[in-house]
Amino acid sequence: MKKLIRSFGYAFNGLGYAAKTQLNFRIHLVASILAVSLGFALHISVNEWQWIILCIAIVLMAELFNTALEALVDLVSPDYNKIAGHVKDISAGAVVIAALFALITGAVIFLPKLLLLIHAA
Ligand SMILES: Nc1ncnc2c1ncn2[C@@H]1O[C@H](COP(=O)(O)OP(=O)(O)OP(=O)(O)O)[C@@H](O)[C@H]1O
Repeated sequence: MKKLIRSFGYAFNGLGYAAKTQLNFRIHLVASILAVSLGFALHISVNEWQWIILCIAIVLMAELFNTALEALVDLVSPDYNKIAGHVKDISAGAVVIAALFALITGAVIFLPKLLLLIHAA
């Protein structure tokens, strides 16, 4: 049990490190809070909540893996190296894919409801 609690502690250290050092991770956290607030405000369905939560999880996980890879690359290749650059670029590409997926999903869920509200006003 103690070991399990310690493992959670390490995981939260990792989350704290990403939040402290990565502006993009903080931006994604703010976007997640906005999406959840909008979800409550617009009374989205259970199915829509599942999509929103999936998007938040995918984006934050992609950002965390990207942060971990960047740190690893800096550790093993502090000097310029073409392959090190590719690793960072590919990892950043994964974050872009996740963010685009979240953006499109958010637009599909929220835009029609927001437009209805605007038309009704
Ligand atoms: N060791 C390296 N060798 C070659 N190219 C690198 C190296 N480190 C970084 N680069 C190139 O510079 C880009 C930016 O790297 P950097 O480490 O600043 O990433 P970042 O996403 O801006 O990180 P952070 O979010 O921590 O500022 C990489 O995507 C890569 O193209």
